[in-house]
Amino acid sequence: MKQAKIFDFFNLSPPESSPPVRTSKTKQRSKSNTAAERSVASFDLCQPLNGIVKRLSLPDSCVEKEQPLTDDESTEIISSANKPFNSIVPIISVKVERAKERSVTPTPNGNSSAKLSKSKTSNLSPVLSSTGGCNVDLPAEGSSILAAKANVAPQCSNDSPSIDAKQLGKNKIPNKSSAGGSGSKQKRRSTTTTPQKEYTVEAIEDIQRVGNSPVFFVKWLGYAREQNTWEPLSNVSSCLMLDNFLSDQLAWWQYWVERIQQKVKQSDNYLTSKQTHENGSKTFQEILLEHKQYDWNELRADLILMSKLWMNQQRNKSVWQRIVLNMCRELSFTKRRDQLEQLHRFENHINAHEPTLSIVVENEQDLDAPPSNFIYLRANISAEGISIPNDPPVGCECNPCNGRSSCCGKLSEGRFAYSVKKRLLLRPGAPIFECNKKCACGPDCLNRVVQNGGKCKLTLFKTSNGRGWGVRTNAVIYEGQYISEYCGEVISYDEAEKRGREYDAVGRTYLFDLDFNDSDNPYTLDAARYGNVTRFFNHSCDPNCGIWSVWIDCLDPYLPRLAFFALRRIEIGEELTFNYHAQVTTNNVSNDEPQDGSSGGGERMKAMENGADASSGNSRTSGNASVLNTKGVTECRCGSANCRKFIF
Ligand SMILES: C[S@@+](CC[C@H](N)C(=O)[O-])C[C@H]1O[C@@H](n2cnc3c(N)ncnc32)[C@H](O)[C@@H]1O
Repeated sequence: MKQAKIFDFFNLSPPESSPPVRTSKTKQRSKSNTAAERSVASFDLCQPLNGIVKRLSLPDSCVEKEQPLTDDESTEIISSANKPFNSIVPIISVKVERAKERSVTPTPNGNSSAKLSKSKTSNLSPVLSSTGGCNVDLPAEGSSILAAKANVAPQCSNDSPSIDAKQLGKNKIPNKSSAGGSGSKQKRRSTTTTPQKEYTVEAIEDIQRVGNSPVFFVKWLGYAREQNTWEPLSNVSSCLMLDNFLSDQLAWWQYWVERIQQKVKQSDNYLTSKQTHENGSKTFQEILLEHKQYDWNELRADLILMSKLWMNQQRNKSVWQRIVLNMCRELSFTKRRDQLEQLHRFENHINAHEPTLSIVVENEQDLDAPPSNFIYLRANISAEGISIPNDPPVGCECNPCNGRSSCCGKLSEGRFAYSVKKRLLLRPGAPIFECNKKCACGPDCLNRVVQNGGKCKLTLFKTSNGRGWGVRTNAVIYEGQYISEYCGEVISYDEAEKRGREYDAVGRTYLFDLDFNDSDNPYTLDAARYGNVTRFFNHSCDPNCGIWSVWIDCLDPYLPRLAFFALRRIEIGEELTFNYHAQVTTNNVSNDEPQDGSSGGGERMKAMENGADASSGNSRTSGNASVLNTKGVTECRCGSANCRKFIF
C-alpha cells in the first residue's frame, strides 16, 4: 500500500460540514466502520467525554436477564459482576463532536433521520445517503434481515437477552398489514418484491445478540416501533448513527468494558501477539493484513455484548475470542496509525524547512518511526569555537557571467562550471567557485546554482534490505543537474574522532571529511544531529550521484560546501546514491579500498578529492543496517553488479 493511500485510509471519517454524497444506488462504502474508516481523532474507545451530559434511564419492564449459555464456556470469572447496575454506571456523557458528526435530516416530527436504501442486491452493503445518514441495501425476502416481534424488542435494554432463533428470517421487512397507513407504506411494501427502494433509519435503539453475533434494533422512519427490525452488523456498519450508538453504549458500559479490556490484556494470546510486534517477528505484510481484518465496530459491539454478559455473570467463548483477536489487531493498527502520524509530521517538518526541494516521507517496510532528534538545516552550522567566514574578499564585475566572461566561474579549473541549462560541466573532483555576494551579477546569474537550491522531487523511504532510510527521486534528474547540498555541523577533527567512535557503535555514520585540499583538513561535517535530506543518501559502488566541493561566500579553502550532482540521467523511482569513498586523483576518480589498519576515528565519507589519498577506515560497527563481515568491515548492500561487498 502506498503511504498516500494510507493517509486517506486513516482519514475516512465523515466530514462534519459536508455530508457524504450518495450518487446512486451503487455501493459507495463497501463495508463497515473497520479500521480503514476510523479517523485518528476518534480512535479511543473510552476517551474522556465532554459536552452534553445525559442520563439514560431504563424502565424495569425492559430488562430481561440473559440466560446462562450451555454451549460456550468463557475463561473468565467475574468477581464484581453482581454490583447493582445503577451504582456502576451512573452518568453517560455524550461528546459534542460526536453529536455534530451525525448529519441529520429534520423530520416533521422533529426527529433526525438517516436514510437506508434497499437495493436489489442481497449482499447487505450499506452506502451513505446525501442526507448524511446511511443507506442500506436491504435484501429480498428470505435473506438474513431479522425482524423482531413487536412486543419482544426492548428499547435500550441493558441486559443481554439473545434473540430467539425462531425470530430469525421471519417478517423481514414490515409488510403492508404491519406497516400501517403511512405514505411510505406502498414504497416499503413494494420493496419486498422489488427490493430497490430506500428506507430511512430513524434510530438504532438497541444491541443484542443472536447466538454469538451482535444485532441492532432499527427504528424505521415512518413506521411504528412495533415494526422495528433486528439487523446484523453488516447491514448497519456504515450508518453514521451506528458510531454514535456504539459510542454512547460504550460510555454506558464503561465500567465493564474497562474490566474486559484489562482482562484481555492479561491473556496469553494478547501478550504473545504484543511480543511478536515488539520483537518484529511479524512480517510487514502480516501486519498490514491484520489492519485489514480489524473491525472496530465489531470490537465495540462485542465489548458491549460482553459487558452485558459479565454483568449477568455469564460467559461466551466466541465473543471473548473475537474481542481478544480484535484487540490484538487494534494493537498493531494503533502502532501503524501512530507511525503514519509521525511520518506525516516529519514530512511536514522537513518541507517547512527545506527551501527548494519537495520531499515525501514513507515507510512501507516496517513500523519504524522516522528518525527523532534530527534537526533539519538549510545551511551548515558550526560547532562551538569554529566560525564559517561569510564575507568574501572579492567578487566579479561582469554581468552577465557566462563562459566568455572572466569571472568567478573561470576559477573552476579555468572553465565555466555550468551549461546554459545550469548542468555541471566539470569533471568529478574539480572545485566549483560560484559568484558570491560581492559579485555584480544578480540571483539569476548562470554561475549561481548551488546557492539557489536544488529543485528535485524526492521520497525519503525505508530501504528493504537493512540499509536504513534512503532517498529516491520522483522525477527524472538529468546528468549534471544539481540535487542538493550535504549540510551538517562543522566540527573539529578531534571532535569527529570522538563522535566517530559513538556512531560506529550503532552502525551509522554521518561524518563527512572536508579534505578536498589535503588529508590533514581540520574540519569534518557531521549530519547526525543537524542535517538535511542528503544525510540519508546511501552508499553505492555504482553511484548515480557525485559530490563536488563548492566555494561561494566562504572562500576558506578548508571550508568548502559539498554539493551533489547527478553523474548520469536518473530515472523516476531510482535511489540516489554516492560512493562514500570516492577519491580523485588529478585526472581520475577511483575507489578507495579499505586496508587492514584502523582509522581510529571511525567510518568517514569522502568527497571527491583533489589528488589526496582518502584514509581508509575499517569498520568496527554492528547494528541492524551495517553488518560486520568476517574481515571486520561493514558489509555493503548496494546490490550493484560491481559491489565491493563492504563500505568501510
Ligand atoms: C549517511 S548514512 C545514510 C542514511 C542511513 N541509511 C540512515 O538510515 O540514516 C550512512 C549509513 O547508512 C548505512 N548504509 C549506507 N549505504 C549502505 C550500503 N550500501 N550498505 C549497507 N549499509 C549502508 C550505513 O549504516 C551507514 O553508516
